[in-house]
Amino acid sequence: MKKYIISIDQGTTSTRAILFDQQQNIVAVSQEEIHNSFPQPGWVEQDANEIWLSTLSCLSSLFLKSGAQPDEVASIGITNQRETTVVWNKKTGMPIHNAIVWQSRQTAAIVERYKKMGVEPLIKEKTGLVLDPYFSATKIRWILEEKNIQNTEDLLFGTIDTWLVWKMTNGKVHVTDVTNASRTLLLNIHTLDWDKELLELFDIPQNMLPQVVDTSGIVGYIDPIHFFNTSCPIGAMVGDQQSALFGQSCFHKGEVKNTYGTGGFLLMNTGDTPIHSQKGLLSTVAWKIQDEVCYALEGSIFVSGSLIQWLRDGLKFFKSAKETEDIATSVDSCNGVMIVPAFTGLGAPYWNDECRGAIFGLTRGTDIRHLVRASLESMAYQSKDLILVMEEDLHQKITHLKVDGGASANCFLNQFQSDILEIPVYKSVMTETTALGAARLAGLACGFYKREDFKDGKLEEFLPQRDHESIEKLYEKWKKAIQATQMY
Ligand SMILES: Nc1ncnc2c1ncn2[C@@H]1O[C@H](COP(=O)(O)OP(=O)(O)O)[C@@H](O)[C@H]1O
Ligand SMILES: O=P(O)(O)OC[C@H](O)CO
Repeated sequence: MKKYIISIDQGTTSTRAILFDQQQNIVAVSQEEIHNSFPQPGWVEQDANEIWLSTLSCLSSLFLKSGAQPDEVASIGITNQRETTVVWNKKTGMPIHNAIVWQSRQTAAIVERYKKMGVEPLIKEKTGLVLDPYFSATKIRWILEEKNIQNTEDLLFGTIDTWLVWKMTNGKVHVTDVTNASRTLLLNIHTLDWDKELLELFDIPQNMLPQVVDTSGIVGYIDPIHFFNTSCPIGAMVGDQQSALFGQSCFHKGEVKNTYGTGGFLLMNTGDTPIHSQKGLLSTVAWKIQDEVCYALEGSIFVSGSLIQWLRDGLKFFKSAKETEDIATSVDSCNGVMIVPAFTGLGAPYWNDECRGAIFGLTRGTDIRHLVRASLESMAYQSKDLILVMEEDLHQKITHLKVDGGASANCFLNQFQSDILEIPVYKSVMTETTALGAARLAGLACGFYKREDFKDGKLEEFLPQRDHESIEKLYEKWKKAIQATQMY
């Protein structure tokens, strides 16, 4: 009898495999951190083979931990860091370069080349995106140019969903879902297919591209060799931010969620039509399930939880991200310190790929506690920047915010977010909402779950506690810091 769904959440910081039962409860979790390399300032790369091996290893330890049997699994859902680009040789199965991570700025010169051609309006109209190194197309171009590739016959491109499914099926299935495809700069979000004009523009041969499929639906079966001699359908592929929107039950137009993972991502469900932002937000596909197509308006922040990781690994301030909550609350304020974590430039709404991070307001009285607190506060200020432009874009007030992602475990952050936005913040008690989204979508594909089963879980509430005047003053300082960072 089928009792479970497995959700694989392949994020920028770690890979997780999570077992969900029929009631959408978590039965077991296994997790492995992923290494990042920084070959040059502003560049971020990962080893695509490490990503695949960590997935296999998380799947194995999930069974060991839970005692579940592979033949009790109804379906596997995959949710993933988006845009990260892998190009591999289909004969050898080996990547021809490291995976270029979404955060990486290494294609800035290529982006400049295209900007000079005046193609930004065309790209925005077709893809809902801005012309920026963030997205996959210029990353593919960079790899082809770097490796001086003349013949692409044996090469395949994929984002992480595609790479994992190709590996899981031993090279039989080369697909991507619409949500991931909508982050490449190559998908026309109106027709939901690869756009010939854009493929020509970026000089990317269609034979390298995966077939675009629905977000929920069986795309193939994991090869029994990777799954204890059992075959199991792969029932969903979905970008992690869209998955969190689904996992947070934002099924209606106007509903919003904010995720604090490696980066920060605010998404609003905009129903069956894409909104063309005037304020630097992105239009993206939220999901496609047969005839149902849903779009989202998105604000993307490049550095959110990864700032905490830098304090941990780069500056060695503490051993575990968890400690930051106690450190931050051990002081009453940041003592005038502001941090703008523009390690790889600034994403929405600024789209500045040249500026780099900055710390303001240092004195002899500054210590680790103030820097930690300022780092957490910067995650909330960046989200406020997005909420304000989203409200302006839509002429609509956002009345509350649902939050998730690794850093939403931090109650100081959630409280400060509520204070600085002056609206309630709701954190789902079940923190794995990204994985839940993919589990739901995979469960739908095989009839394990029904749509009416999907409701909000238990929520923890954070209400604004500070006076309006002090909030205004703090936010003004943040805006000055952002301006100064961009002028440096
Ligand atoms: N308690 C915490 N407080 C602040 N940041 C945290 C906390 N726990 C985890 N993080 C940060 O959250 C990020 C991991 O979140 P996660 O959602 O797993 O990321 P991803 O999906 O990008 O792999 C890391 O960058 C980590 O530094
Ligand atoms: O790894 P995350 O969870 O921060 O998400 C990465 C995003 O998908 C990048 O667009």
